[in-house]
Amino acid sequence: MEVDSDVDSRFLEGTRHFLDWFQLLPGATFHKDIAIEDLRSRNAGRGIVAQADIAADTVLFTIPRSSILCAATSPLKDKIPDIFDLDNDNGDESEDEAESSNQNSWTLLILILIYEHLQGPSSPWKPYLDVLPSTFNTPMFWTPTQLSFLQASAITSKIGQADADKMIASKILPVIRSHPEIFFPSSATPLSDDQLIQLAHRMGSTIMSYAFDLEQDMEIPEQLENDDEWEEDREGKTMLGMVPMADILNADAEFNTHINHTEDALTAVSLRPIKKGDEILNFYGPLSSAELLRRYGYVTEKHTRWDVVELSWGLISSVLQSKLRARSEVWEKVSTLVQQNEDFEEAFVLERQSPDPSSTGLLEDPAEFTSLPDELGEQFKLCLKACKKITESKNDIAVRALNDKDWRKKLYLETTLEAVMQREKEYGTTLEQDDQLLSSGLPDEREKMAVWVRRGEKQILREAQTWISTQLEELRNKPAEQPEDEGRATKRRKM
Ligand SMILES: C[S@@+](CC[C@H](N)C(=O)[O-])C[C@H]1O[C@@H](n2cnc3c(N)ncnc32)[C@H](O)[C@@H]1O
Repeated sequence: MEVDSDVDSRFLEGTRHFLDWFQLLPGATFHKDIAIEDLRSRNAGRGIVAQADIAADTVLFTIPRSSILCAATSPLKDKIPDIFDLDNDNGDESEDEAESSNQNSWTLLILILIYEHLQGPSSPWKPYLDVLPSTFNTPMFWTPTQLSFLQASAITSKIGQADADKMIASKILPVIRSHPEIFFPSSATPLSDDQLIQLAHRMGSTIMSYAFDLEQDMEIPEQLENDDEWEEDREGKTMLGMVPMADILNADAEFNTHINHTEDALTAVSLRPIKKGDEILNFYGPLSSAELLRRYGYVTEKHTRWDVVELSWGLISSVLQSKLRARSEVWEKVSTLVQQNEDFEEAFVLERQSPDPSSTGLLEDPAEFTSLPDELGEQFKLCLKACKKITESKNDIAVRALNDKDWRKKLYLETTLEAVMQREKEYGTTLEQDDQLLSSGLPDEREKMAVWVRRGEKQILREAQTWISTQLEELRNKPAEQPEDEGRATKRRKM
């Protein structure tokens, strides 16, 4: 069995080799007042920490573009040029694209990473590859029990294991199997399909949590300079790349550093003064806890401001049906009409209004729940119109609601309030129980993150309930609208 001190010394050695390698790259810089530190005690792997006070606008490190591992620098471009003919510009693919053999920027980078990995010590990126992770905390790698801790969170339907398997089978394995002499150096033992599939998952997850979108002013390296087609092909397309050192930075919703993209290099620049001992932090974007977990395998308190919860139309529709006491035959017709609308939405996202961080990376304004989604209101209106069309009786509750603005609003608020309350019940525990679990100090990190995610979603549901109830209260207290003539008379009296 491996003793902890062996693991620690390999971890430290990996960091040292990587830093030595990085500092020798032509054009690379690394500020004397920063250091790569071991942050595993707080489940944050490696990170960069200030060793002295640092002024704002300081260049912390520089990564020459030639050291970025991407389509422009990979030797695979000369060995298998065909695969560089990209299908689309991102990893969100349709069913057909997942099965087509053409590459996209995502699958191409998986192939590039697998190729470099299989080259072993002869890869120029070896010291960098050695500090990339081989295990992940993203839900893609969780057991069914761990996944069950996420309860009714919509994240469970977005993990994408099956799509990833399909993509690997159609785009990764065939390329490697058709070019064994390129992927497997003579000294290496070829891998089985299962081993390759595992490796492809590992690289895909690495890209998800480490790769950068490279802006299109990327300088074309010398060997590709005369290749006109290359430049045309790349126009307007995202190029994903692995950026050594920039990806050692951890991140949070409040951060102190930005990665600038210039023609020859990427630079990490401090956005404000950084104190000695502070971690140098990047920003991965305004992501909810669930999305942060799905892509990066961690959660932070500050990201909860962007938490979201999904409310399905099915739930709203069934609450409305029972409020209107509509028979199922009638409701089926109403639902069919609603679904025929070209803007029909299956689910709506409830979220707070949450201002972005300031230009210095600080969160200055609070996040607040201030409205239901406009599209939900539109679809609700459309549903009432469908009711009117289908029901004959003029005394029907829906017809009445449609003709009276306040009635309509009241019905909308009461329906969404009930739907939000029912949505909360879809989770197996209450917000208060989750709070208790979190304060009891759950030993399993994955369970703790899952509880954090589902608790955040319940919190939004509670805020939505409060907001809707306030709106209903205001509506109830609103003075009844005066008839037209009376209004005019009042005005005249004031004159
Ligand atoms: C781009 S890497 C950052 C470097 C990484 N810590 C390492 O050791 O290689 C992104 C990964 O770092 C971790 N990470 C980033 N920010 C974090 C934070 N604020 N707290 C905990 N882990 C974090 C997550 O595992 C994430 O998937």
